[in-house]
Amino acid sequence: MDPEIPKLSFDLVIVGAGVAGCVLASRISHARPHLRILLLEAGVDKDDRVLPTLGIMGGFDSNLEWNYRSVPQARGFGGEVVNLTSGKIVGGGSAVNYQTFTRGPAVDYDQWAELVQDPRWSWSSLLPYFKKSETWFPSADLRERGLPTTDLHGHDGPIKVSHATNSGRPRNYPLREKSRRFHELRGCQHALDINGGNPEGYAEAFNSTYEGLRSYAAGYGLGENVTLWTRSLVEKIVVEQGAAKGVVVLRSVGDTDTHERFYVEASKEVILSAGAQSSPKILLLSGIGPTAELARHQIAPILDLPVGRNYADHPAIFTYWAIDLPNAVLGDGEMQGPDLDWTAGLPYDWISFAPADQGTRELARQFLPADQYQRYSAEGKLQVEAFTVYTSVDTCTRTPLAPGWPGKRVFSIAHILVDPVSRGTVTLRSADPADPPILDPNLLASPVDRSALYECVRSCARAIQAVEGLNAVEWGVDDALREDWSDEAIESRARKMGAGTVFHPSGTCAMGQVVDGDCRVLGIQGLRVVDAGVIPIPLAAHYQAPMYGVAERAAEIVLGEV
Ligand SMILES: Cc1cc2nc3c(=O)[nH]c(=O)nc-3n(C[C@H](O)[C@H](O)[C@H](O)COP(=O)(O)OP(=O)(O)OC[C@H]3O[C@@H](n4cnc5c(N)ncnc54)[C@H](O)[C@@H]3O)c2cc1C
Repeated sequence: MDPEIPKLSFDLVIVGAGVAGCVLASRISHARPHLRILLLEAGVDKDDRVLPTLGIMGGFDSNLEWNYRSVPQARGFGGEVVNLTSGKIVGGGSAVNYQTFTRGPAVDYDQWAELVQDPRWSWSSLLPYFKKSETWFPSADLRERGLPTTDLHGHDGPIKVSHATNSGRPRNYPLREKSRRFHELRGCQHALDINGGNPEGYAEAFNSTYEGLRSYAAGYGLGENVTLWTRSLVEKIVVEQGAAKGVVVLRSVGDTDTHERFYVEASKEVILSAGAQSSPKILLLSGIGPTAELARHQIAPILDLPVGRNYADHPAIFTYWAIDLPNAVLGDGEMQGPDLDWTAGLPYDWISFAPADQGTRELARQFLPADQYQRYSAEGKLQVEAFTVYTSVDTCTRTPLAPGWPGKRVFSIAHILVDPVSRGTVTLRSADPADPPILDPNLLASPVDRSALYECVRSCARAIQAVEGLNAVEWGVDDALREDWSDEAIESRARKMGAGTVFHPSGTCAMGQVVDGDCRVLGIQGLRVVDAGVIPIPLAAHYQAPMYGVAERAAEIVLGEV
């Protein structure tokens, strides 16, 4: 280490105060008050804009985000780049996300556990940790049924999880019954509780919000033994003789643009929780990763591991629908009233998950290796998700919003591929830590993925137009396209209307490949990764709920050793 750089010493250094970083720092600091813990976050500590439920939502190039873009994506994206933003503030993604809260199917976790030969990552092993993170406000429907699934939920955790019919504010949206009918016409059955391990069907969505306020990872209280440094960018990990010794961090001086570089020693360990895009970048900058990649940037190699490979994200396409019903969508009527509060949560109520259609399953049989096909077609696996949002949202922002958006009497349908088989890469642009990584999620590269997502779009279009009394007409496309739901026409919509991902990067430091079942980087002592990068196979979920559970589990593993 450069002897000129000031040196500090802590027991534990946690890099990134996002979902996983906040959970780890909170649980470990309270259980081990004698440990000196440094929590390092590149973004700011607080920003009042994130506090109200709809106060800020990522994807729109705010200063609370890593406003990353992909390399040009082929197929549905016509060679264009897509928005791959993530949170840059204490709370990470949970401070800027849309607050959908889904755990995903039990079978996904069971396959994860089987893949890494470690039962601690199975559904039944993780369930207590999912519960530990949440305080649940059950939906009106589940209360009327006598709370049959209450044992599957947490009742005193830091994250408040509610539904449109019980979020502390009246949210009886006018299109509720028509939206329910839409899911039924898609062939979805009503599911009792989509966070109970079998989310197939439609049910009232879960959200990390209550009384109009975002409930997010910053709500995990830190012990007094935690020192939090914000506006502090970790550049690399210092590894000597096969063990992580500490990190190099560039810290802003006060509120100025001046920076000071520190070397922070970690006497016990370094935990990387910088997220699935940044943790692989830091490992690569530290000499841990594919040898050829390191050589390209003249980085001295320490260990050859497939860091940055196996990059997955959930591709999404949005369609937009115009209706004549007054006061039915956000922006059309009063924002708040006795029966309705558009500001109390993302304006939607139902959400559905389904397996891919039969044609896609047949393609999967032809294209996927036998073991992958077996996983894809296993009982309970779900490939697609859909929901209506009672406003026109374009989270992908590759194109400027058309005049009049967010709009009068226009609502959106989100179609999401939650079990993609395509994988991409996170690589370095240069050896300069200030440069963003090169992100290539390789979206929809596989014909299996295109088939699953496009068929979901088609079935949703058929269903929404069949809802009695809705008279939904596709909005924002010309007449020629309106009747055309071929693959090419869907790709044309995606290019024109906005498509991308729903910001769920994973797999870039995959368990079984880069880290072991204890989240320890293979072959390096005193170094772990705990963030969405360790998820080895995509989960049919939005990733905050899984990450709260995974980080709770990891905190207990770390506590067994420190
Ligand atoms: C716009 C948007 C919408 C989303 N919507 C939803 C949703 O509705 N529901 C849902 O479940 N999930 C959603 N997600 C995804 C979810 O928020 C993430 O999956 C989750 O936050 C991942 O947790 P994590 O701990 O892996 O990383 P993060 O929460 O991203 O935390 C990583 C932290 O590390 C910090 N960091 C990065 N690099 C460095 C560095 N070099 N030095 C120091 N600090 C660093 C970052 O600033 C960040 O605070 C959304 C995400 C975004 C961005």
